[in-house]
Amino acid sequence: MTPRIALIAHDKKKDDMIALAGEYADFLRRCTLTATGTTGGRLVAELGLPVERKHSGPFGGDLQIGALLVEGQVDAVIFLRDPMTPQPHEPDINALVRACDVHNVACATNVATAHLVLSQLEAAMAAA
Ligand SMILES: O=C(CO)COP(=O)(O)O
Repeated sequence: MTPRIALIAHDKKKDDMIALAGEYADFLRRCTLTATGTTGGRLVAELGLPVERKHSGPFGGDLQIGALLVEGQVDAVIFLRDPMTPQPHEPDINALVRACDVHNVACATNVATAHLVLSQLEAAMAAA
């Protein structure tokens, strides 16, 4: 089955997301990708990844991805959060991470964990 992956990064983590996605670009190109608005815009513009873009996070994008996840349409979330900057939509962020826990969906909130999740999904695809 094609992995369905959500990619989200706060502003100060967007360069990390681009670097991470660049490393896995060949794999991610074969996945079904969704992203919040600005993150998705950069993934499309800088890496040419096929991303379905939702609204920007502060305008409900995290909630849109959370709703998809609740409907069983997301297999893993890469959510590079900025732990040092207050976000106006903190409740939305918490709701998305909580939805991952409620529905037992893998949720990587830092680059180290994201590598583990993506490399595992890539290996599983190669073995299939
Ligand atoms: O705010 C975000 C996640 O909480 C990310 O939204 P953008 O990708 O639109 O910047």
